[in-house]
Amino acid sequence: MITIALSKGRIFEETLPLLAAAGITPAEDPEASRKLIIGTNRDDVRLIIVRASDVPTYVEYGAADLGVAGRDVLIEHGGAGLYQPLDLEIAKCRLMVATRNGFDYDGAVRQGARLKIATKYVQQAREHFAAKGVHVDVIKLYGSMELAPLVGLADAIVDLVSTGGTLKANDLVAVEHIRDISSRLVVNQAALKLKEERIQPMLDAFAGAIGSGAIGQ
Ligand SMILES: Nc1ncnc2c1ncn2[C@@H]1O[C@H](COP(=O)(O)OP(=O)(O)OP(=O)(O)O)[C@@H](O)[C@H]1O
Ligand SMILES: O=P(O)(O)OC[C@H]1O[C@H](OP(=O)(O)OP(=O)(O)O)[C@H](O)[C@@H]1O
Repeated sequence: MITIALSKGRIFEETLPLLAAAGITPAEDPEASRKLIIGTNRDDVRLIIVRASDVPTYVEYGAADLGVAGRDVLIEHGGAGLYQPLDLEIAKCRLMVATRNGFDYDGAVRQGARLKIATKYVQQAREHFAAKGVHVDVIKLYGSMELAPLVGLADAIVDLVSTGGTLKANDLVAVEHIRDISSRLVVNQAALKLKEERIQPMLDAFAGAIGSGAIGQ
């Protein structure tokens, strides 16, 4: 059995064309089902539905052979034991620093102020501000980061931005770009060795689909 770990929502949706290129069709829609193990048209392939940030853990420990995870998630996880052969060019967005509209971020940085930063991406926030020589207190959140500057929890957030619609709706502005994000295929290294005959053709099919334009944003 080959087990592929995916998260519900955009990763699942945007991985469907890749799976199709490898001849794999899920038997059910995870949005419509409460099942966490989903069969496919292939007896030897199944999908497991996990939180986006848990995908690297399932693959690292070999509970899944393959997975799809955002670069944001992979950097926070550390990527230990994971082979990352393909940038799938899906779920594209940017990791950014954002503040309330009108907050003088550049001034605060110039004056050497100690900034409170709310984020789910603690590791990347620490690295970003350390590299700039800015002192920060990082406050860990699990979602809705955009709220933090509005209620005085933080001076700035580090969060993902795609259309910019969420920032705009909350009167926030992006003030710094940290990195571009897309999702990658992650593979358990031991599984690749043991099941190479079945996994390698999947990697080849996925790789072919990326270049073909079969996969949208
Ligand atoms: N607005 C967006 N546009 C495009 N890609 C995004 C966007 N937001 C997140 N992503 C990417 O998609 C991945 C999955 O996002 P998703 O919203 O499904 O999970 P999550 O809510 O961030 O994770 P978790 O459930 O573990 O808290 C993220 O890790 C990121 O790489
Ligand atoms: O720039 P935009 O196009 O508005 O996208 C940005 C939003 O997308 C992500 O949230 P998501 O939609 O994944 O919600 P979640 O964090 O609650 O899963 C991210 O955390 C931002 O809030």
